[in-house]
Parts: sequence; structure tokens; C-alpha cells
Amino acid sequence: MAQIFWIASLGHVVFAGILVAMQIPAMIVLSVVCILANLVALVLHRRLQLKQAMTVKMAVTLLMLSIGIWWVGPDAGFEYYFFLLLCEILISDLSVRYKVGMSVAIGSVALMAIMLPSYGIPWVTRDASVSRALQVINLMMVFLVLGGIMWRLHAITERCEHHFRRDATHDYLTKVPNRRAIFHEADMLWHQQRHFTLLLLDADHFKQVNDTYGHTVGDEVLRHLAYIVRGALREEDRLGRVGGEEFLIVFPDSTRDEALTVASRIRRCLEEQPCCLETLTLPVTFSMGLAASDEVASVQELIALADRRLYRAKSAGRDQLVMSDLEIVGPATL
Ligand SMILES: Nc1nc2c(ncn2[C@@H]2O[C@H](COP(=O)(O)OP(=O)(O)OP(=O)(O)O)[C@@H](O)[C@H]2O)c(=O)[nH]1
Repeated sequence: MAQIFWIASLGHVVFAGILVAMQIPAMIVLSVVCILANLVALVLHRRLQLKQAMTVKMAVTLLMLSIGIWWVGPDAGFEYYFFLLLCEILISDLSVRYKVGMSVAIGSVALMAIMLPSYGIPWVTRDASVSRALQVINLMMVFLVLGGIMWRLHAITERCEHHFRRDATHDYLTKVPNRRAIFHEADMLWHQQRHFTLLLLDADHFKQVNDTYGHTVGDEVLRHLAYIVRGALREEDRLGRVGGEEFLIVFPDSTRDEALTVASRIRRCLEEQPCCLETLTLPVTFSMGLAASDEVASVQELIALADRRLYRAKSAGRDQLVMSDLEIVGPATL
């Protein structure tokens, strides 16, 4: 909403400049009053008095427009501004009730202003060429201001859409893709019939971290784990958080040995960089399960296989990687 006030103020400043050039002082006064109203609206907006801000802006602008039309007649293009005001009201973030009320007010003032007889500016002789020039200028001004508002609206919509899309696909805590997004990644590779491997990682004894130091510390550790894992990946590898302290890595077009290399790098990085929080240093390890797409008949089976291997790694003492039904890589060799 603040941007509406800024764009409107800028429009009035440009308009006032044109009026100065055309030497119509009475109109300049109206324009200056509108600029002041927009500035007051900005101050109120900053104090979070949104309704008051819009009311001040609308009331003053409607009054100035009515006076303008009353002076120079309805053929000088001032009526175009009613449409602009209506747009400003409709796109503002105020309640529907307020919008409806203000829209009715704008429509009523517009009707009255156009239907009342024009009295001309007492100290300015009415000139058809001045009316024509004002009409063109007003049309251009409304065009520019409306264009500015629509352009900003488009930018804001794009930004919101980007945020919504990111929030829908990313984990709020660790900022890595969420369960849905990483499963979708695996699903896509499966449907493209590409060979890929999955590595499921689960932090060991994570409950103890929460129970001993609290959930805030637990959250910090999860963020650290995501940071370390992300740093150990290659550009083409994909990481996601699939559960509380569980992460999934998808390695497109990769062999199990390549995945093993990355798993070893993750373990080494975690050993070298434990989670350090002020006076605390918390070493955390991962149990991991690996599965390759050529071992199963569906992506669901693939995830289930990686999960079974992960739990075998847990049962075998944690801090290990289960690569297949026969191969377990322990901490010494991982
Ligand atoms: N701080 C924090 N904790 C979480 C979050 N999500 C899940 N948890 C915790 O993660 C812990 C998981 O505990 P368990 O499933 O028992 O696993 P574990 O203690 O790591 O034991 P093992 O997996 O067997 O090694 C629970 O205490 C959950 O409350 C989260 O977003 N933040």
C-alpha cells in the first residue's frame, strides 16, 4: 500500500510541474494538497494505521478532483482519476467491507462531480485549448500511474509466488528440499528410466541431543547436519530432509561406488567439523542405507530398500553404511 502512496505522490509531483509550465496556479494548489495528503497517508501507514491512511488519501483526492472538475468542467480528463482511485482501493490490503464502502463513495463523488454545473476558475479565463491539453495530460498521467501500479503489483505477485513455491518444496528449518520435493526428484528419475542411487541418512542418538540440551540446540544441530551434507555433495546430487533427523540424497546417473565416495566424504566432514555452539561441541554421526535403482521394480521399493538398510546400519551399531545385503562399511573404512 505504501508503494501506491509513493507512486501517486510522484504522479502528482510530475503533474504539478506540468501545471507550473502551463501557468495554472489554482490547479497547482490542488496538486500540492494531493501530494501532502499522500505524504500524511505514508506517515499513517508507517504507524500501521492503514485504514486511516487510505481514508485521508481518498477523501482529500476526491475533494480536490471534485473542485478541479467544478472549475474546469468534466471535459478536462479529471474524471479518469476516479478509475485510478478505484484500482488503488481494490488492490489495497484493506477489508472487503472497507473496499466496497470506499468504491461506492468514489462512484457517488464521480457522478456528482460530473453532473454538477461547472463554474470555471474565477481568475482564469476558460480556454478550450487548455481543457484539451489538460485532458491529454490527465490521460497520460493516469496511464503512467496505473502502469506503475500494475508493474509493482506484478513484481509483488511474482515475489509472493516465488516464496510460496519455495515454502511448499523446502524444509523451513534446514532450507533443503522437503520430503515431497526429494521424493518427486527420485520419481522423475525413475520415470525417465535413468539409473540412480539413493542414500538415506539418519542422525544417531538424536533424541539424546534434544533431551539433554533442548529442542533449540537440536534444531541447530539439524541445520549444521544439512549444511555439512550439502557441502559434501557434487553439483548434480540432490539432498532433502525426509523426516525429523533423516535426510535423503539422490545421486542421478551414479554408481554405488560414487555414492560410497560421497558418503565417506560426509562422514569425514562431520568428524572434522562437529556442531559447535558457544561452549558446546556436539559430535554427531550418521547411519546410512544405500540402494540402487537397478535392484528393485519401483521407486517405492527403492526407498523401502534404502530404509531397511539404514535400520540394519542402526542395528549393527550405528555410524555405518549398509550398501547391500552383504556389504556393511563400518566407521573404520567409511
Ligand atoms: N530439535 C528437533 N528435534 C526433532 C525434530 N524432528 C524430530 N526431532 C526429534 O528427533 C528425535 C528422533 O528420535 P529417535 O527416532 O528416537 O531417534 P534417535 O534418538 O536418533 O535414535 P536412533 O535413530 O536409533 O539412533 C526425537 O526426539 C524427535 O523429537 C526437529 O525438527 N527438531
